[in-house]
Amino acid sequence: MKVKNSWHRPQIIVVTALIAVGIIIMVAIAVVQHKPLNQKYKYGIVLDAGSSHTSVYIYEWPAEKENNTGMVQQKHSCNVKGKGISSYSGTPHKAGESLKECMDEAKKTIPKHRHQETPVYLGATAGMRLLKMDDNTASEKVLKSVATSLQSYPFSYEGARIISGQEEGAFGWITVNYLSDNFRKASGTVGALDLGGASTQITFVSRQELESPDNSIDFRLYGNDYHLYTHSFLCYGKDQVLKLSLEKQIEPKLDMTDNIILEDPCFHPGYIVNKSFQSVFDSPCVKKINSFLGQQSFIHKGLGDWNKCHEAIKKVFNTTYCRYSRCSFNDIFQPPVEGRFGAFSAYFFVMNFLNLTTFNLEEAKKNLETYCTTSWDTLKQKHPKVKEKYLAEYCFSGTYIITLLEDGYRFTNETWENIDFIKKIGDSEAGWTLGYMLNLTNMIPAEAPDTPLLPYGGYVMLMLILSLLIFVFFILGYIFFRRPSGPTHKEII
Ligand SMILES: Nc1nc2c(ncn2[C@@H]2O[C@H](COP(=O)(O)OP(=O)(O)OP(=O)(O)O)[C@@H](O)[C@H]2O)c(=O)[nH]1
Ligand SMILES: [Ca+2]
Repeated sequence: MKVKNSWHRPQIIVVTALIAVGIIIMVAIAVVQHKPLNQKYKYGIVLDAGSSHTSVYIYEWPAEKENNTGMVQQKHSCNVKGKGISSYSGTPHKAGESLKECMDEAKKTIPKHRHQETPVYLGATAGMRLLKMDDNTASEKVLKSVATSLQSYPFSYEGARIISGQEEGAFGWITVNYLSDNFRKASGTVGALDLGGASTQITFVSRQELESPDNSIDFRLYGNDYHLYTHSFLCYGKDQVLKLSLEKQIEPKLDMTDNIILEDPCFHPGYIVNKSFQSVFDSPCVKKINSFLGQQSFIHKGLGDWNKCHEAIKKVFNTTYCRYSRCSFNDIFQPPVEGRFGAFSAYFFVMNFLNLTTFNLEEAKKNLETYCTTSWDTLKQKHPKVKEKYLAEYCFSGTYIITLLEDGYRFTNETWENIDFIKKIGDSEAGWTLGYMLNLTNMIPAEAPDTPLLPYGGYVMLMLILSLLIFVFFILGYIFFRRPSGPTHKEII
């Protein structure tokens, strides 16, 4: 009997090719089916109305992943020209006008079809807190003015308000930990140190019992509980502390009848500038002194003596009284600092300018001592492009930062090493604004969102590898089974 194999070589090739095409089509369908639709981005705008200036931040995130940590990033930022909104207390309508250039820029940056759904928030910090204390009506007028201005844009206006010091600290902490992806990794968290013009915040996770409820915040984020210590020191931003320090030096001289010459160890030798008393006493942070014996101004003269400057600055911290087991200063409870810290805003501007970000505490002090003795003329020649106001104040500001961290918050030579002076993480600036927006848009869920088993890229790769394997096995199988092991494979007789 002659059994004829009904499968001939060309037929097998055609069937193999058909199976291969089938697998490819299957993979293609699966890939297209699961591909995120053309990446659509959403946007949010936050205005940081600080005491010294206002910045507009635009954030961006993929529309389908808004609950995944690490997805929101800063797309753009704009510095509003001029001073902070609290400086418009006498001419409130100008506060709103001042935002125009940056808000027009926001209109250009965000695609038009997204304008209507883009939330815009304004948060004002210590400058407005101080104005509210000084003149509540004026602060309301300023807020009304910025609110009206923001409402004239095609975005979704979500409010303009003064945020509390606690919020400022907590949202700064959320920002740095969100950007470092610490919530998803459930690794340790980093503390946040923010130094502004009028206030300063310290926030970190503490394992100790928090003795004062005002300094305690609990969060549940992505399925983890966080027990935070936070405090905001109003009047301890670097501009207000400079006023405080000048006031402390001026006060004993107020009964002098001659011109008041203030010899300041925190300013450079050769620095000599006439300043108005008004510029020092125009804040609720310093004592109101009504009579200057007919004088309007004083002479501010630099000495360039770091040690004396350090001693003078220590005096702005009251460490004589503490009603808790432990205080930072001014009778404010603080547990010992724990873990790593990100120090941003003026901590970064100042320490970065002074090249002190990589030194240990003792080296930083030594370098700063040398810097402070540099003459004012030499410095101006060396840094012709730096704003004179900033340049004049770096010795003071650097000394304040070291004193605040060491004598205020009690960082030691060892724990100093845990401080990272940072401006940005990735493309996003460190500050309270991102955390504020994440919170208000509910983008930081208490429980971790369900995530697919594999990310999209991994899924595509797996499908490709599997189909390739099937294909290779098929070919190998074909070659193996067609190989004759006795009579020819064509015919068995
Ligand atoms: N050297 C330097 N100083 C800056 C720069 N930008 C701001 N400052 C100063 O650093 C201090 C803090 O600035 P910010 O962090 O913007 O303070 P703010 O948000 O206006 O103030 P708060 O409302 O207290 O947070 C202020 O004294 C500013 O004048 C900068 O680019 N370089
Ligand atoms: Ca600030």
